[in-house]
Amino acid sequence: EPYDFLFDTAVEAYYKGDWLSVILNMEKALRNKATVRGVKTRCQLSCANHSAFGEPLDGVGVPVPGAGSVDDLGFFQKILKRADCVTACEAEQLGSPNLHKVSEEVELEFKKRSPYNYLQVAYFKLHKLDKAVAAANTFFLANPDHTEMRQNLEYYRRMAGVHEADFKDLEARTHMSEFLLGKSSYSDDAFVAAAEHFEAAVDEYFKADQECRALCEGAYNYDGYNYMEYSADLFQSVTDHYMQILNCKQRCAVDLASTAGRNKPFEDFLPSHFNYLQFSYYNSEKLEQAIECAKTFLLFHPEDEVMKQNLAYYSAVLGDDAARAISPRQEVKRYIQQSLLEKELLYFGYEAFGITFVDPDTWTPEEVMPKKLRDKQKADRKTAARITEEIESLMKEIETLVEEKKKDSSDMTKMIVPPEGGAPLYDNITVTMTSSQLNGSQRVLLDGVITDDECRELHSLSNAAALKGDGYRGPSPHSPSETFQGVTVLKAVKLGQEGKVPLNSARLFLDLSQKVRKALESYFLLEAPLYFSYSHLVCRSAIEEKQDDRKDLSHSVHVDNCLLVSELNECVKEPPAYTHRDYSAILYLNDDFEGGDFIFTELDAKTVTAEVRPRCGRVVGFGAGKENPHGVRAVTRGQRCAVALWFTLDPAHEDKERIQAEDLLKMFSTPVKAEFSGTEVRDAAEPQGGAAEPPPGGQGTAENRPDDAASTQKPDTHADKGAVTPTAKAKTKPVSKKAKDGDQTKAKTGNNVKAAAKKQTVKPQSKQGDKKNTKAAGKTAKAVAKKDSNKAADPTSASDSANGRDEL
Ligand SMILES: O=C(O)CCC(=O)C(=O)O
Ligand SMILES: [Fe+2]
Repeated sequence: EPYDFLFDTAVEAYYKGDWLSVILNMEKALRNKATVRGVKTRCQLSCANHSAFGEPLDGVGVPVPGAGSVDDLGFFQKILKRADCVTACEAEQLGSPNLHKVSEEVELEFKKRSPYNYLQVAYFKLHKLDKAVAAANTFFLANPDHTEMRQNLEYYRRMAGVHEADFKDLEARTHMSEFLLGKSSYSDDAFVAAAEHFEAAVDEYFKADQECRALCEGAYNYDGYNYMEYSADLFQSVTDHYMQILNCKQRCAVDLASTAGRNKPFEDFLPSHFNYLQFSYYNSEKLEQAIECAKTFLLFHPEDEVMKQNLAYYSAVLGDDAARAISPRQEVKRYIQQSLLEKELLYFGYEAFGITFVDPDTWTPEEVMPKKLRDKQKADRKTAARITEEIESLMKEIETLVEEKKKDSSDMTKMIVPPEGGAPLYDNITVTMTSSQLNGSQRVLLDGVITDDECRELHSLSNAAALKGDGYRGPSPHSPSETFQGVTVLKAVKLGQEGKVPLNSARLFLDLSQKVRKALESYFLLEAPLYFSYSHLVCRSAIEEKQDDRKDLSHSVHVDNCLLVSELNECVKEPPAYTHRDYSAILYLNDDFEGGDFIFTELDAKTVTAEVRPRCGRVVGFGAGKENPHGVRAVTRGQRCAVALWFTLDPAHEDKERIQAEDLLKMFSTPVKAEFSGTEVRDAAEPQGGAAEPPPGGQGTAENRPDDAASTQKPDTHADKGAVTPTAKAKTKPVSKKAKDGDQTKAKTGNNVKAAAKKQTVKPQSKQGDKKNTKAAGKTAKAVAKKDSNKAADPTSASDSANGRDEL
């Protein structure tokens, strides 16, 4: 059973309070996801042995396509065989190739460990306390800003029957847990145990690396690919794909060095294992191994002075001849060779085709990067430093100005009312209500913006797109009593090109949203142009059997560019809110449904100040800021469709997807109608197209999860916030304090060492006292926990928290 299906079933069960079913389905979803991954890895790996490419270069198996045509055929014959092998292998074990293909939304849910959020509540309700604690902890590690889960964990911590060992990380990866155990033994000076853990970590690292690299050979992400480049010839497109694979393989080093809850990967991760190992072995009186590991570390950093000194010391103690006979680890040598070859190819791709490559490793010898690139990077760095300086000084100036302005405006008794009332620009458009008629500011209600035919066409576009499976369709992120489907402009155009929806409808979608943009610009008398920041065509449908006793809204009250804290009558303009949004407009397409009225409220999210009944051709336009909290009443029957548009005054935040969609349309069809088409000249879309920003208010399944306060986060912007920032300098050189207090070292390592130590002046050096720091930090953490514990509450569940708070 596909895991996205199981995930949805579990979420549905969650809303019904069927906890057993939540557990059964969510556990199965996690298991099946792991199985799919396992099969894919094994298939790639077994097929690699099945037919190796060409003659290996330098003995590391890098493909060398033949130069002549017969060789080419031989090369491609192997590729075909390999493709056949992988496809057959996966099909045999997983069934049809599309069955386990899941949407990005679901992928993201698993990445954010959301299943454990649901499981936590379900386990708790069924009194499986140890499992609830483990699930809560697993979720929290990946979501350290999640307030409710933090409270839950504090609550669990003080519950009878809960043990420290229950706070597991169910998603922990062995190489990382061994590494962390190693580090903790190491800082406790338990060097024998430390060495064991670090050895296990190295073993597991290479296994995980092999897996990660094998999976890179999976599906190629064509999304966001510029169709212009698509006409590339065979070798160019093979190169593009291959470069993506190599880039992915290089990124495995970052992936493996990352762990939930740390917002930065460990620096110099793999090499550091051998740094820790050499010192642990030295302190366990295992000099051969210490030498082997020091030499292995030096493969990465041949010029590392401290390690060279340590090696000299160990060698003197053991005897130089014996030391010379010890080689560094072959496995690591091979790893470095392979990685360096990959880097060389990637840099070649960078120079020759402009395919960006950012080296994730710190140990790469300088000369691997071509000189031209090196010089360019140096120059770029200088420019960047200068720009940063300029920006900082500008920011300071702005801050001062803002402060002064604040003082001025707080003196004024009345706020300035922004101007409005310009002509909406098109003949058929009428202004039905102004800000004052809508009891607020920066609000307008327009009618006649589009015709009945146009409404019908866009309405069918949404349904056709959703039916074809490419427009997002699924449970509503806002209400369990509705389903939700959406299609963006780019999706619509792509579907148009594939012949799945009429291309004209996709064009209409683009054109009409331009019309709304211009009408708004003109009505609000804006001096600067509005840029699209995000657009989508959205339908909300009532689920007939889920309408009894319904009290929720279809879309709870929120503000489009800040986080509404209705309890405080405040709106916080900070990420994860889409703070760059300046204006919003909803273009309605129909009225044959029940409920679904749009409401404006006060900042308390309760007091309704104006209400709008959707109907074809009607637009509600408003400033996206705190003056305009709004929501949508429950849709209790039928389907409500609208085009939701968000605009920004900042060109830097212009929607890249729309530009791409417009370019595509221009390329693939006859010229676009003149009056309100996007005729502005723009730069061509970038090849990889900056990722589109996710829909506002966390569309997609992202919001379906239980404790929802943080779920509107954009993963990228928010990930860094509030998490414990590891200090960049914390990189511990495992040459140690032990050795610094030389006498202790001698005592520990025995007579042999003592004697030799006399000969050798420089002794292994010292890691800095990171143990002390840890202890101090531990103390503060405990103190805080105690203080907080007075007011901890019951573990929050979906309904508990949803009732108590508004959607942020
Ligand atoms: O559909 C509507 O009427 C409003 C939707 C909305 O406010 C939003 O998606 O942010
Ligand atoms: Fe909104």
